[in-house]
Amino acid sequence: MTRRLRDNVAALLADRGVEATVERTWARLVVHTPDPERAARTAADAPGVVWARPSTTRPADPDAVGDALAALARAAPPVDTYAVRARRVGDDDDHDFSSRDLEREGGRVVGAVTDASVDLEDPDRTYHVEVRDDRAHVAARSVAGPGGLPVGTQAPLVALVSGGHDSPVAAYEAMRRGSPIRPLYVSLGVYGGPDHEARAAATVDRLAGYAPNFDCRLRIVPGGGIAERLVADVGDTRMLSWRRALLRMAEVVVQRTDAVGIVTGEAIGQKSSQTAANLAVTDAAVDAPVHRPLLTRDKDVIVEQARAIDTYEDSSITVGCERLDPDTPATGATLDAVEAAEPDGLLADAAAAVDDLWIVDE
Ligand SMILES: Nc1ncnc2c1ncn2[C@@H]1O[C@H](COP(=O)(O)OP(=O)(O)OP(=O)(O)O)[C@@H](O)[C@H]1O
Repeated sequence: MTRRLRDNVAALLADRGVEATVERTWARLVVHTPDPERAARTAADAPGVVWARPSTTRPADPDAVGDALAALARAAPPVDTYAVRARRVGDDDDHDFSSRDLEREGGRVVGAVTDASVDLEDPDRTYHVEVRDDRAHVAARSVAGPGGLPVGTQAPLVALVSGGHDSPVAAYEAMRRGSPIRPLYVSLGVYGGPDHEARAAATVDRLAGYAPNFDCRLRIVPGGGIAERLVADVGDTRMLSWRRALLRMAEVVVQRTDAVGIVTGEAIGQKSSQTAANLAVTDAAVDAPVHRPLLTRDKDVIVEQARAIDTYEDSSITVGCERLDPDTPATGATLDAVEAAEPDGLLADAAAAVDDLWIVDE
């Protein structure tokens, strides 16, 4: 896990032009860099990182730690309250001080050079001191990372990405739990158009930026012909058949790659095609597992996360297109009813369309 995380963080730093080398220690990564602030913000974008701290490194000695804390406290904008948290790892023989000693002495030093007072419950600023063997890392702030697991520690998943607000967030969640994603967009012909495809491509670009050392190129399957047939032949169950075609295409990509399942951005009841009953009908089109990380999330929470991972703007591109959905979409369809209304051989045609898949390689 830590080896993988080190490689991912190093790739992310290199991709964003941050000069750095990444050292793997027992339970931490130490990034050596001339720009700790930028390096910390960048590293905190890597799935698997819980926090990153722009730190100064000193010898593991209370006086040296005190000097570093004083320098940080003087340089940082004033706050009313603060706390010093220290952690010491290593043999007791290595250190003749405890973490409590570092906190007490560090607190005194910060108090002496600023007007702030100690608040251990809810401080405006927390100084962190981490002593490992002969080194002490001292920081005045911590940047929260996404947590989760390093990308590449789980098997890949095919992510159906439409480019709307939901599917990029769902794909990101799969990455955040360690799965590289193989993004798949199904073009809709006259029901989509270039803007629709550009929106999907832009959001996938953002996602790729979180794991630049993995293949996250957009795969596109032409689905315009199938969409036209469904509009011509199918009434209120049309969107269910469309979803079934999408899932079947994704399943073929799963079978042809090293992926082990499908991810979608669906949430219970968010759209007529996503009622609990309708999800059962769409799932029946495939044997591959369909993962829905957003299943129980409300839209405002999803949108908030889209902003946090920077896909919101791209997902908001206006896409003028013809309507694919019927006037009165079915909300409680049965599999029998959907199959009866579906054009013969729809799923086989969907599978065959994957032969024309192309990969966007910029
Ligand atoms: N053209 C497409 N290409 C690839 N996947 C798609 C496409 N359209 C829909 N999907 C997948 O099906 C899911 C449901 O699509 P739908 O348009 O009903 O819902 P949505 O909740 O608005 O999703 P999104 O916000 O991602 O567009 C999407 O989250 C996505 O995973």
